[in-house]
Amino acid sequence: MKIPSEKDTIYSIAHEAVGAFQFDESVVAVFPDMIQRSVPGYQTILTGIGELTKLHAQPDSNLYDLGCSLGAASLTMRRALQVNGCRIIGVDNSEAMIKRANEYLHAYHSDIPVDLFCADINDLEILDASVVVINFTLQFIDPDQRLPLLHRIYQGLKPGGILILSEKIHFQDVALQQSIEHMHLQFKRANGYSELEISQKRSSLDNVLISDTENEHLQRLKQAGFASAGIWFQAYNFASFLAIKSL
Ligand SMILES: Nc1ncnc2c1ncn2[C@@H]1O[C@H](C[S@+](CC[C@H]([NH3+])C(=O)[O-])CC(=O)[O-])[C@@H](O)[C@H]1O
Ligand SMILES: O=C(O)C(=O)Cc1ccccc1
Repeated sequence: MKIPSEKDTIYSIAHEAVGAFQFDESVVAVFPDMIQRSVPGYQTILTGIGELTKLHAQPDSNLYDLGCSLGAASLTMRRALQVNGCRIIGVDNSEAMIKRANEYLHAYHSDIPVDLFCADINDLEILDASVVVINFTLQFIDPDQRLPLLHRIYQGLKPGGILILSEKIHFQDVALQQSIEHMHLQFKRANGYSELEISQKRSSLDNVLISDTENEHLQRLKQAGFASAGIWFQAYNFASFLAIKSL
């Protein structure tokens, strides 16, 4: 099932002062369109989440979707699951997102239980997990809370369990950063965003979306306990990491 969406026109009108980006009702209505037109490789990453779920989900375990928004990754995992006794747990701290996600997830019958909670993922207990997805959400978490959160994910995973972490990244090298950021901007232009929309959204994400480099992510994953960690997908400045807890 495809999650329906209105067209994202949130930043199409000039504002004197652009407020900080929020996952409120207005964003919820346009979110699938917004993420599709803003994040190169988003759909391919969802397909990969399905494949990795088929490969790594363990019987009688929990699958987590942290910062689930409208539940796209939860839906993908539910479709991909081939083992018995699993439960999917989606968490987001936006009430508007969780309300809408519940409508989509429960529109079709499935024998696989999916429970969605409105909560801060920093307060979440992670238990008996075989697959944990955090798709474009760590970048919105207070940088000081990132390692503690990854630690808790590692502790909550079963041996052989996996973490799929997708993020917007930046590059230490200025020339590389400029070229790759240019390609992302061209992607947004090609998807119909105007210069005004692009610049107003960029202002709204200032100090809200705080990206790390590939190295910072890999170091942190190691520090959290993961012996195996690497990028399995990258499109411009958007990357998805796979980290595996040893058996
Ligand atoms: N502390 C927090 N606790 C819980 N949720 C949070 C927190 N901070 C932010 N969020 C939530 O994280 C989500 C990030 S969007 C994820 C896309 C989705 N994963 C997808 O695969 O479609 C990514 C993006 O918009 O770039 C939003 O729904 C926030 O409410
Ligand atoms: O739009 C952007 O420029 C982004 O960096 C990605 C994004 C997508 C959806 C919500 C917030 C950020």
